[in-house]
Amino acid sequence: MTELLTAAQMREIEQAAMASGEVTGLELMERAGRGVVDAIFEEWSDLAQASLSDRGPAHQQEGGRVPKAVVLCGPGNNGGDGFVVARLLKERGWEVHVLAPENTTKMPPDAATNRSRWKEVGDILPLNRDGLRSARDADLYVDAVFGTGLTRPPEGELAELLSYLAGSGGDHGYFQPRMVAVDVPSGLCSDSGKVLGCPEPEPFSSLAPYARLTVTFETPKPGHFLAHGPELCGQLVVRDIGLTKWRSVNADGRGLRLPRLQLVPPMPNGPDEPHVHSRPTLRPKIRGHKFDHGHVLVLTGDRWATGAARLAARGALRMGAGLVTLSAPRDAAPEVAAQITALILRVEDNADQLAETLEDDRIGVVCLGPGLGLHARAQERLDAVLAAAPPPGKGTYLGRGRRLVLDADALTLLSRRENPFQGLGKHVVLTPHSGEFARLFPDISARLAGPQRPKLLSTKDFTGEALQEGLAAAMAYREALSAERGPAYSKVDAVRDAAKRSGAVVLLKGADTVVALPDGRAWVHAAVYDRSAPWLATAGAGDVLAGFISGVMARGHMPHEAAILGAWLHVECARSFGPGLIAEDLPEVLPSVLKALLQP
Ligand SMILES: NC(=O)C1=CN([C@@H]2O[C@H](COP(=O)(O)OP(=O)(O)OC[C@H]3O[C@@H](n4cnc5c(N)ncnc54)[C@H](OP(=O)(O)O)[C@@H]3O)[C@@H](O)[C@H]2O)[C@@H](O)CC1
Ligand SMILES: Nc1ncnc2c1ncn2[C@@H]1O[C@H](COP(=O)(O)OP(=O)(O)O)[C@@H](O)[C@H]1O
Ligand SMILES: [K+]
Repeated sequence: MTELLTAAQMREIEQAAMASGEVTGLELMERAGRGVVDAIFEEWSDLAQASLSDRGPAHQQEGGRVPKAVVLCGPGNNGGDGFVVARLLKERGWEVHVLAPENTTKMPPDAATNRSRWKEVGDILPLNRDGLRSARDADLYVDAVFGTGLTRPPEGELAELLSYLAGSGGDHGYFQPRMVAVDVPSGLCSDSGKVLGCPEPEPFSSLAPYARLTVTFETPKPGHFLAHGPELCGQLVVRDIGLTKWRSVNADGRGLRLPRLQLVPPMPNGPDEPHVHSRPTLRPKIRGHKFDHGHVLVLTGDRWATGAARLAARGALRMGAGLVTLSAPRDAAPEVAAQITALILRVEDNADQLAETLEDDRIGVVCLGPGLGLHARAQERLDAVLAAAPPPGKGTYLGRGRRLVLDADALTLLSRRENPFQGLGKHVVLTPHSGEFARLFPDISARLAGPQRPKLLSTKDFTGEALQEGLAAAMAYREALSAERGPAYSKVDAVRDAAKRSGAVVLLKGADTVVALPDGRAWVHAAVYDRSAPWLATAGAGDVLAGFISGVMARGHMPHEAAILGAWLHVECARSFGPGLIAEDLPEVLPSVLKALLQP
């Protein structure tokens, strides 16, 4: 399991560790700085070779080049880590230039101690563009300006320096220096992956990645996987700083910290663990007849609009559901029949007939939404399904209750109901993309999106009232951006709020997919770094995901487990197929992905 810790949780754990008397803040800072240096040398063996401490002066006498580092230290403990890195590199014979703020009155004590230690061996340049100009052409740049303590958008000289480093200043973006971010690239909110004060959808600069390597401590943070985080972090490395013992307790040293946020699939923490992802597990299909492996009913749309539901149905069948039936309006039935073989077709004349079909309590999972349509008949079908899905314990389907996956048009239909969430519960998985999410949860979506860029004025607006209004909107937008405060409202916060409000399991799609339960438990499934799968951005991929989740539920997994496993297998399939992927390929490649999972 890999837990993702917010800045507040990290501080709480650090406090608990220090309060125990077993470790000091200074020791933690030393471990953090050492972790960064070790990670740098593991990433770039040429730098390790060039810097062997015993080769320092002798190496120079032989005419060898001494490697050069520029370390940017901010006003807090992130800067403190930077001073440790600077000292350790200097000890290894490097030429080190440190840039740091001149005013240290508010500097936390451990950072101040490390600043003083550095001052015994080196100078400090101002933390601005002038300071950087006097320390050019380094082999390595270390960004220790802000870490988890970012509270507001950087301004003035610091903003200028950071945006220069991020590439918008010119040459950096092209020659891509070896830039190492300590904990997070400065300016990135570690809870949300947002860049504070930066207009969406642009990250800090359009020239990503900002860092080539990001070294974080103890566990990764949500912001490394959400929103712009993966674009800016480069390669992500997690270094153990010995806080495990305090990770699972509250600040008072007792009990489990809840609710938890986990990364799927987990990633290794320590440098000694093999760099493989341990895998979530799908229940094996051992014995029993087809009904023991679950019966999924997928509702198709009307004539000419059945493809999406067929994709979902095939996904569910390939996932190992014992039986998958497509329920089609009569006019759509010939089209469906012409396309399917192993799938079963049931013809419906109206919603009452669908209700009759749903009396069969062997139908454990119903999936609807892909291609369903937004007309009154579609609404009646949705109502029939919701009415025939009593919550667990009310009798149907082996006492588990019938489970539902509501996707695509079913979500838009929900949003049009007077009470959108009536009849939902933990037996329902909602799988919106961001547009559907905004329809269902407009206020939550607006909060997640942050200040909205006003529309551009056209030349006809360049007079009188329209111009005044346009300028006022632009000013208000600038002010709203600069008023942003960290930690920012994240996709995890948004999905948790949506799950709580709807009472259902919510999966919000994207390269950073988030799943949350109404009780606050949440998971981030991120197709980023070495698990990126950009080929999934193809029409119909979401329909297959709805089918995958239905198939996993049919195999007896809880709805939230099915959402997580479905999202994970979806990405595994895309990665296994690679470029050229179309939605139809996803169910077809699933058997080989599942087979590989069975191998030890
Ligand atoms: N927790 C742990 O277990 C461990 C943590 N460790 C390290 O500590 C880091 C967290 O340190 P931190 O809390 O001191 O915060 P940090 O990121 O240095 O920034 C705070 C300073 O920046 C300032 N500031 C903020 N925004 C600003 C802005 N826009 N413009 C200007 N100033 C701004 C803010 O000022 P203030 O808001 O108080 O006015 C304050 O002075 C963490 O990332 C990791 O590297 C490790 O040593 C090992 C163990
Ligand atoms: N860049 C990406 N990386 C990983 N997954 C992605 C990416 N873009 C889209 N996806 C995934 O592809 C699917 C697209 O679903 P959706 O937006 O509903 O499309 P459609 O309605 O065309 O099927 C979602 O599961 C989403 O998480
Ligand atoms: K940093």
